[in-house]
Amino acid sequence: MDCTAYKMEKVALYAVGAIAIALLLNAFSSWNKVIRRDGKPLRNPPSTWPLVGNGLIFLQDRWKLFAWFDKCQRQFGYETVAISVPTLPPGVIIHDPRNLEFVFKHEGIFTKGMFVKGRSWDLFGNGIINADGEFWKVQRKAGLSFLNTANLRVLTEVALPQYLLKSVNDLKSRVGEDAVDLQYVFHEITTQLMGKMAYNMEMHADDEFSKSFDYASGGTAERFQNPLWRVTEIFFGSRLRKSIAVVKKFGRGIVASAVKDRKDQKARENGDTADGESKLDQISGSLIQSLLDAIGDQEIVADAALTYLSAGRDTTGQALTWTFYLLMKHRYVAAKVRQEVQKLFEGKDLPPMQEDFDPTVFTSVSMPYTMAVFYEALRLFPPIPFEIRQCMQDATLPDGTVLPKDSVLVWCIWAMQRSRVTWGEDADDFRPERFLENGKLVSRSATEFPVFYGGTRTCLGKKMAEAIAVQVIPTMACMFDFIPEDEKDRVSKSSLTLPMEGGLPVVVKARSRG
Ligand code: HEM
Repeated sequence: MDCTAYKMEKVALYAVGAIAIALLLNAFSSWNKVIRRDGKPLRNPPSTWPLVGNGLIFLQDRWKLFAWFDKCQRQFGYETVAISVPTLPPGVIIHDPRNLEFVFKHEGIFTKGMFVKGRSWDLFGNGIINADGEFWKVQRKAGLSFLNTANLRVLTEVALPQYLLKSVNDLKSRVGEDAVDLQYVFHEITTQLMGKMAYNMEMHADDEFSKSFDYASGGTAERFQNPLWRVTEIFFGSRLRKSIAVVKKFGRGIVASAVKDRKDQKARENGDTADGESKLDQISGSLIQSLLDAIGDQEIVADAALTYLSAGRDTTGQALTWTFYLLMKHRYVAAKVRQEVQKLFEGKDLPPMQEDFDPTVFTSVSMPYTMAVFYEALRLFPPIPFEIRQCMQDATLPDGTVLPKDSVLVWCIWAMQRSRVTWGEDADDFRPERFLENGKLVSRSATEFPVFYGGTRTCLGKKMAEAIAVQVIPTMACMFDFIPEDEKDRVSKSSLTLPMEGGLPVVVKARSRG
């Protein structure tokens, strides 16, 4: 080894050592703060060890982590418990819907804070999921105008039937093939929809961007489990950095394409009229155009665009994937969805899925059972399985837990949705009827059923997701039988959302009617 290389290696070693010492010092300054209720320290969850606290639990893969959170809620019910991880601020796991309501009502106190933003900054920057204050307001306003009633109508009447028909035809052509990945099929529908409507771009689930985003989302999620991520990424973070670079470049591409659309539009206004434009063309790109209008800085517009894309397409595509996973395991539920369709057509043969097929007859009002199926799948497989907030000031939760400034609150939606206290003894079972009363859909409060979050930052796309689900589920259930390629239980891979590891490979069979 030459002298310079040796020196460089020594410098690198000292640097790593210095970082480790700094992290350790930080650990002992903030870690030993004790969170109390009624003057007594909170109880600790299972697998809390001296010195490392719950640090080792968080290093496990996420499926085991879900099981651990589930164990906590079974053992402690609605009780708030303490969590501690070396180098991180003190934290709690909340289970009680009253505490969650308090968090939803006090967005100013419980924010993403540096704990969340620091980890997701590279991927989302100033995007709405990461933003507070004025940046958040303008992005939320742009989203509200994109998701207005008129645009949702174009989505349900024009765009979705078009992409759904494409998927159905594609699946028909693949009947008899060894395996088709249903997760890919649903992801493709939501990617094309969001690409066209929000950005006026053709996007696909197997674009380089989509693959890089998938990887970057996994790498970002792992930062929440690994307190030493800043150190480990120095050595093992090169693929993550590359993926984020691809994602960012794509974000800038979305903005450049929107700027060009704007120029083309101006040229058209000065010359030809837009008579030939379809309803879909007229609203295509409306999200990115509203963002460009509201935010001057194109880097921030790109962050906003990427965040909306992830929020809109991944969550919905994954929710549909888990829904069909459950339908394959509970065939009598799929049969009931088909019965609901039959009832709608008053016993007549279902119309074939062709150019003139009209899936817009499927609405949340006409298809309560199908909607209940979707909600029940969301309950058991929430596309955003964890939420984390940080206290901006000292705060006391309704159950009396006193949280010092900077402490971290975690609620695991995955576990909360399996609470017997909230959902009864059959909480683990897939039973869509729990969302029905006298044949009508019943909603649950956001604090008991926080899959779409709650309060002022509640999900903007709930109606869009429901509109997609209520057309996709009955259409696919009537057109095809899906047979799982194997009987293995599916798990989710590391991500900010809930993608199914390895996709959902199925054999597709066309159903004889419809
Ligand atoms: C089943 C599908 C969906 C689920 C389960 C879901 C769930 C959620 C959750 C839990 C949040 C809060 C995230 C956080 O701040 O940590 C959220 C926020 C958000 N969602 Fe959804 N979402 C879905 C579909 C959609 C769709 C289709 C869109 C359309 C673009 C969308 C747009 C948004 C936006 C913009 C936010 C940020 C709201 C804000 O911070 O003010 N979501 N969603």
